[in-house]
Amino acid sequence: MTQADKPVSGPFEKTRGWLDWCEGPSRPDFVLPPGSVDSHCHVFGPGAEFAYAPERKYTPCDASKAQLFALRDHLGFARNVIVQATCHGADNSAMVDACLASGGRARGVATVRRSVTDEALQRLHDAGVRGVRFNFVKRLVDFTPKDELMEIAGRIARLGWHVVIYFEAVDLPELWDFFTALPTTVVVDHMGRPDVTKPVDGPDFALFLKFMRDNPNVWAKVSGAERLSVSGPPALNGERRPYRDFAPFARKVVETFPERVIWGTDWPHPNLKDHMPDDGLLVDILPSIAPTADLQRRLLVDNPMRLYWPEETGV
Ligand SMILES: O=C(O)c1cc(C(=O)O)oc(=O)c1
Repeated sequence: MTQADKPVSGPFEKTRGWLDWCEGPSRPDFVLPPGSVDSHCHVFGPGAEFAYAPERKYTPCDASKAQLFALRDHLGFARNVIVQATCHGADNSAMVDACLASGGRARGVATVRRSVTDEALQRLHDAGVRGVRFNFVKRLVDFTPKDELMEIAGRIARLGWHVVIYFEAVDLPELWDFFTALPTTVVVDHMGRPDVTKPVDGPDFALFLKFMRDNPNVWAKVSGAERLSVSGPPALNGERRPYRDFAPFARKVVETFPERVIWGTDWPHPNLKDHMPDDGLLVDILPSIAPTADLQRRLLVDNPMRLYWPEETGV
């Protein structure tokens, strides 16, 4: 990457201490199964073209569609699922622009308000959007009333979309009744953010496993190692077994619910505080969370294809 390509925020001033995504990631040792999907990633701006939302809680460095697609090719992924980042609020233009430019190799997950029209939903669908994201992480978004979210869920269900939820593990009991009333497939971002310093077979994680066991419409993204890991070691400096504290949690979910798990890089990794992973090394954690070729294929190919490109799988 040349100096001219370095991540900036265009007309926007980045949040103090912002960590930019890793330039020149290594090539993974782990060879992804053919047709693998990076099922959780974002685009940021570029801010000069797609302004960041006035209500945003952070201002990132730019991370364009071209940079995302270059990473996809470098790591060996075939496709992306681009999740609307909170710094763009409910203006889905940057994500939609990336989906449209992908030649059918990206699907999207949008953020919409109650005021969204049926025509706007249809345009999102035509661009490749297949889900909406409901965010309950207080540092990222302002509160949206649950009746508004339930109304949106009812409308998008008719399009065959699903709901992606992002929340902190401690909030699961309070949100349980709302989540279990959702009328669609429900996909949990970053495994519901478990505290990985606690035992994997302890009561906290047991609640998340029960949530999945009792509700067969609930899927999990076993992603977020770089943000949930406490003791690391981080995916830096050639480390081939990073985030060893996170791996048992993800592996437990993958082995227990192999037909309802997906994974993504989370590039460009918003809001990391202490390090920015080398995405090539991050991919190398996959065999520790999905130890067999069969589990790897389900996690990276079969499951995301069923959710995002069902027309290609005959489902
Ligand atoms: O934990 C986070 O800070 C975070 C933020 C966002 C976003 O701002 O959309 O997305 C994620 O997947 C994770």
